[in-house]
Amino acid sequence: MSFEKKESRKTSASYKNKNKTVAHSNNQKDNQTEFKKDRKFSGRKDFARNSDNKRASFKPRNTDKTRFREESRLADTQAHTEHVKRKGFSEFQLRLVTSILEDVLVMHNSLDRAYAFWFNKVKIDPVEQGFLIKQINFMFSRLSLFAFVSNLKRPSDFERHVGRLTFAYCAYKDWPLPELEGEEGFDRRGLKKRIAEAKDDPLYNDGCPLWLQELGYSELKAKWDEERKALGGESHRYIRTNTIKGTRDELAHKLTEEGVVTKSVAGVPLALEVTSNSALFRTKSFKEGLFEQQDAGSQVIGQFVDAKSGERVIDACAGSGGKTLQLAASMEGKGVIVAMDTEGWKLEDLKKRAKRAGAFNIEPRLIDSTKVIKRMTESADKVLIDAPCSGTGVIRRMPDSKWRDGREHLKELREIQADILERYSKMAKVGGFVVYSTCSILPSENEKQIEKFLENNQGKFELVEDKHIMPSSGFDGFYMAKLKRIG
Ligand SMILES: C[S@@+](CC[C@H](N)C(=O)[O-])C[C@H]1O[C@@H](n2cnc3c(N)ncnc32)[C@H](O)[C@@H]1O
Repeated sequence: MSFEKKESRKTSASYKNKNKTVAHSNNQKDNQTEFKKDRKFSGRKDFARNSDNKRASFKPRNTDKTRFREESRLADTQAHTEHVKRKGFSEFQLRLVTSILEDVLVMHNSLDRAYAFWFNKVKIDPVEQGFLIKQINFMFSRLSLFAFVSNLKRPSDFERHVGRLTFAYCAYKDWPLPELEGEEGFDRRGLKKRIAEAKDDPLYNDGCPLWLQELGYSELKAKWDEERKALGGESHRYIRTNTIKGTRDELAHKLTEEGVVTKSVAGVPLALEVTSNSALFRTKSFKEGLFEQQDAGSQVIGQFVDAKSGERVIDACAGSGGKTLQLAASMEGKGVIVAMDTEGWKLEDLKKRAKRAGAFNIEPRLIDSTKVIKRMTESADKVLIDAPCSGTGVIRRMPDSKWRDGREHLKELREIQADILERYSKMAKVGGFVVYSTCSILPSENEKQIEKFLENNQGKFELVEDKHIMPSSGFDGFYMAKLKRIG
């Protein structure tokens, strides 16, 4: 390992700690050094970091502010997009985009964390924020294409030339090209030719790194091409109506009044697709708990569990409660749902979300030893095991995950899944049901796990039904299997 890499890992670790504070403290305070306002956009030089390799403070200049004010009047997404097409990114936008790219590619933070940090720090118009997120997601979803166009061969090269990636992105979109200083070695003349070549290559065009291509093909064979293409596309935004507080039509109406454009989703009765670039979490409807952001495919899992009033349900890998809240709503507040996880902070998040949603039949329970599970043997009518997985079904929504080799942890993940399924399924009563689900599209984490489990549990469980949702459907990719406990 080169010295350079070691160094960047080291800073990344201390950075992550700082981010944790950012993500979980309401009292954020930026006491870092000032952003050098007179810098030009110039690749590495432009990174919003100070000499200690930490994030610097970042303020729009007066000209940026004027432009924001002008642009924020363009509340209509289409008008805003047209405006940008003519003018390209503003200087402030470029610096912000570059800082976010750097956070992920150089500091190895997740894109979600980078968004949380920067958009909390730089409060901009919701339309503008939505627009920037769209552009950055697209850059990550086709990063290999932009790297090729930028003449960058290895991921370690991305780190030194983030500015080139943004430059290549503007060229790809046919937007005015920004200034690019300190990049004398960069061949700009061949740009158009390289863009055309990359568009012609299916792997570049779908933004698929080699590790993902090898993994996807080895697991899905001929079906992979279509899914690879879908995973390189743009993700849709879905919300779930909180039926504790109202109907889907009432929610759609309230959101329209708040300037959020939605449409209903066939086959998923509580889902609305959000088609405007609105900042959902700033709406009154969100603050009042009328909806939760949840992919439509994930909502199908909630439906599949079919939790009923008065039942005792266990959500064994509840996380921050995406599905728990859906199950609680479908139980209409009657019966109990025990929400379990090994991460206490996720259960704390869940408590806050449950309060906002008005869901009062949830009992959070931390799994801090194997006894917690044993004590609940044969206690539930339904057990949902939403197992930790590779997340290959949700890559489109988390495009930065393509740039970490997901094969490294796959073996360990499969072992955890098999172990969890074996032990946690015993919490179902005889006659009760277990739903095993993942947000993976790999058979080795899905149906193959179920096959092995049934082989080891003959006479105890039988398969009722299983379902795949593939990214080519437009939703995130999921797998779900319903098992009945018979002995
Ligand atoms: C796919 S996520 C769950 C997402 C959640 N159900 C939702 O809908 O938002 C998997 C969860 O399993 C948890 N987990 C990991 N190992 C576990 C274990 N041994 N037992 C229970 N939960 C575990 C993780 O902390 C993570 O929250």
